[in-house]
Amino acid sequence: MVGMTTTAAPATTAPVVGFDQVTKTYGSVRAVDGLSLRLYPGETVALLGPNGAGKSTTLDLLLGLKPADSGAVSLFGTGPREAIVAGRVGAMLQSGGLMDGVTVAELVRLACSLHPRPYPVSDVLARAGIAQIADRKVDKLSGGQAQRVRFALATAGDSDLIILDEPTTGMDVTARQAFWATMREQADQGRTVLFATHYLEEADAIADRVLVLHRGRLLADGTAAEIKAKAGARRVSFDLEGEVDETALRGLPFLTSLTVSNSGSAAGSGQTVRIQSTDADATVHALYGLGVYPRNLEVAGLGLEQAFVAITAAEEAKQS
Ligand SMILES: Nc1ncnc2c1ncn2[C@@H]1O[C@H](COP(=O)(O)OP(=O)(O)OP(=O)(O)O)[C@@H](O)[C@H]1O
Repeated sequence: MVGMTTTAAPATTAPVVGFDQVTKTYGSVRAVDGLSLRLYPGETVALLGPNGAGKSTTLDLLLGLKPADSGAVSLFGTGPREAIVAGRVGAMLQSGGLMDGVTVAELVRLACSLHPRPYPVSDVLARAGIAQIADRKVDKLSGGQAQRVRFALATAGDSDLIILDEPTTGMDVTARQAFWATMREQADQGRTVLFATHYLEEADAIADRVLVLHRGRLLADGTAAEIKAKAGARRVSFDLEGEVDETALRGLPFLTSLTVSNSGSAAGSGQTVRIQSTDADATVHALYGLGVYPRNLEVAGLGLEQAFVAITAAEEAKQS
């Protein structure tokens, strides 16, 4: 694990969320497996993991929607139920939650009336970008509009912790940008935002802390930069003219992946080679040893998506 001490608030700050050795099983599946973690005020935390990694189960445990088999879950030093009744948590889950037959405004009004510290209904509608569809029945909404309504329900009042499960799925680009701008405001005001996502570019851009779950366990915990560094590989790309000897390239030392594609150059015969290497210096040195002349050579760190794939693939390989 990386970065446990770099992103967390000082040890004197009381955690917003505490998981201590939490396990949840479904039959033989360990959806959450001895998970321990702390989240602190003002953190924006992305929860990443492949399908079935345990992200939704973790959020359900956090919200008290499912009981843990063992271990302890705490919110603001109390149990999830007490924290939710006190209005300290706003949540936007993947599906469900929209009552058929009522209008958007009616549903938002209901959510506001249930919150101990509600915002004005008109503000909630405007912030979620749904004022113009306020009179529409919620069962007549598009997928993206329904997501905006869920977002409105999660921000109906002044909560200290906002939990979002794949919040931008189905939203168009404009809605996504507006959504994250609002979430940034919420975090800047000291709220903790925890979101599960499959959009790694969102995690990279938004989160100041990234958790990588795999088979119910925490594989990595740190800033996006730390996660990228943890993957321990770099990207090398270059163009080659003429026929490319892929077998020779595959023999390069420290190579973890290789793709060759047409470079689309006007000359027509060029190929672009993209490599991942755990020792880029040694790989490039050996590349020149092959007697080729690479053009446009670039060496860069991994993106968060590539780092995520590398970390989870390495774990899969270890376990198989
Ligand atoms: N109600 C349930 N009954 C049985 N198994 C379940 C149940 N809910 C989840 N699981 C299993 O627990 C594991 C974790 O599921 P979970 O939904 O938490 O993962 P996830 O990381 O949110 O996945 P995804 O990215 O696909 O949404 C999976 O193997 C899943 O099949």
